[in-house]
Amino acid sequence: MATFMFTYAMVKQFFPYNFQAYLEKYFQKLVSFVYPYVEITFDEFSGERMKRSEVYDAIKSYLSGKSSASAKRLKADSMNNNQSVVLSMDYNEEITDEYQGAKIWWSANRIISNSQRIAWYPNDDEKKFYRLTVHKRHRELITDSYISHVIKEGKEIATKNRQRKLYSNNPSDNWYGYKRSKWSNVVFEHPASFDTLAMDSNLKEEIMNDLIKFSNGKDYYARIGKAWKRGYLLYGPPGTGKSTMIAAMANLLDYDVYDLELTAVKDNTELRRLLIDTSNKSIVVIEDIDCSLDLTGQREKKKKEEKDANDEKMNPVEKKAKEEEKKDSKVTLSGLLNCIDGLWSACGGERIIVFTTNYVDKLDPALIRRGRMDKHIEMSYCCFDAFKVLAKNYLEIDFHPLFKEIETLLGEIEMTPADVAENLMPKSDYDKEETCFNRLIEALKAAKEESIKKAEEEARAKAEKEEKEKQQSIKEEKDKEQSPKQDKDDETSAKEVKENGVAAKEVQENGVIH
Ligand SMILES: Nc1ncnc2c1ncn2[C@@H]1O[C@H](COP(=O)(O)OP(=O)(O)OP(=O)(O)O)[C@@H](O)[C@H]1O
Ligand SMILES: [Mg+2]
Repeated sequence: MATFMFTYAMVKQFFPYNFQAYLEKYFQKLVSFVYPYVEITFDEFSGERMKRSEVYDAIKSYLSGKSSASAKRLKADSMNNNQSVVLSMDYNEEITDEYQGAKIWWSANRIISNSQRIAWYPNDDEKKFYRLTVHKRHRELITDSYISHVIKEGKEIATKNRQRKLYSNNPSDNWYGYKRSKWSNVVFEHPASFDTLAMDSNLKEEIMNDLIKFSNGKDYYARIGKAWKRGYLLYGPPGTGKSTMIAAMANLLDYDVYDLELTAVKDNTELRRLLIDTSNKSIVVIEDIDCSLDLTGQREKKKKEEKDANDEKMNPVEKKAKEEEKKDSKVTLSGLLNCIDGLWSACGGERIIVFTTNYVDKLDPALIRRGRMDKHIEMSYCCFDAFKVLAKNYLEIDFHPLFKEIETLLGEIEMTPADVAENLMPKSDYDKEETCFNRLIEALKAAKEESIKKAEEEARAKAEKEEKEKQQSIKEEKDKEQSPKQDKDDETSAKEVKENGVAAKEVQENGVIH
């Protein structure tokens, strides 16, 4: 061994580089001749660390079942709201598996790069991977069927243990280092469903069918050559159930929810990275898109800027302020659009993108054109249909004699489902249905009175404004009428002055008065 080590060191020291490469190649061949095993590694990240490998996760799930029985050192992750734990093997632990008579060794590994720095936190350059080792005579069996068997079973186990999550994006300072993750998550437990969602029943049916068709449409989307994505735009006044609808969608399809806070995203590259890091079967939500960023006005701003640059030379202070402003608006409209339906959109399928807004007119038409936001859903004020759903939810009642009055009032006055729900909710154990309905009727009547008052005030203000405008125009007319006469008078007097002036001159020159 000592001789070997010595020779190896000498070779490394003195032999030319090319020769070393040859030597290494033949050495590997020699080893493979003696060492009859094949090794396959599965890394945690694929694609230049951009995306977590699904195969790695599937293997992890597959091995968790096996390792809890045979491995000696295990890691525990909590599940179901800390009610139970899932065990997986710890690093540098090895377990065996059997498949059609072949023995397979699995090991969990971690390589930490040995850079010479002193850090408080564990190194963020660590690389995790699973390694499969098998005798080379089973090579075909492993590559042909075992790996796909592991992935399939792993995915099934993962689906069984799966808890739906609600993710929110981290600022990019947290993407590296000890707390490394782009998204933080909590278990998603919103109880909303389409049954409890108060809205027009036909529209509700339509949306549900649309969602189910989308989730079953993998082959269809592949055939028509479109990324397996669908965009929904939910718009309407505050409190009409836009966020509730998103929760109902996630519960219907059994999808995760990614709540993307655009203001925390620095630039387009970060946005792209975040979206690539979302999992399949997920809903990406951007709430209040009109407030998130100045996406709406950016095009207009650009135009204005160009004009500014052409028209006048800006002073340096102004220029600097403008540059600062530009730096501030980091995610651009085109960046967002590119992620939604540009080339990057095809990374990963089965995603739903939902935008919500209170003011649909404020949005740039490019952002919400069909193909990007395929379905526009207006969440409107509470109609009678919606009220019936709320009465069923809150008071478990299908019919009441007061319904007629409420129906008439709802036809006359606009009230959001949130307000209706608040009035319907019993405030104490002694509150009966009748009390709640009466409270709602009172509220509706009060709202009606208020709106009448408001309408009257508006009419009065309008009339006043019109009267003012009328007076103004009459005054202007009068001024105009007067002004030609005035002009004439002015002209005549000017002429007289001129003539007199000439006469005075002549007197001066000739000393004669005619
Ligand atoms: N259509 C609805 N069906 C059932 N409940 C509703 C509906 N609309 C509103 N609510 C109730 O009102 C509350 C507020 O609704 P939600 O947060 O969904 O409104 P929103 O449209 O997202 O408002 P915002 O525009 O301010 O975000 C919810 O907690 C829910 O209980
Ligand atoms: Mg909302």
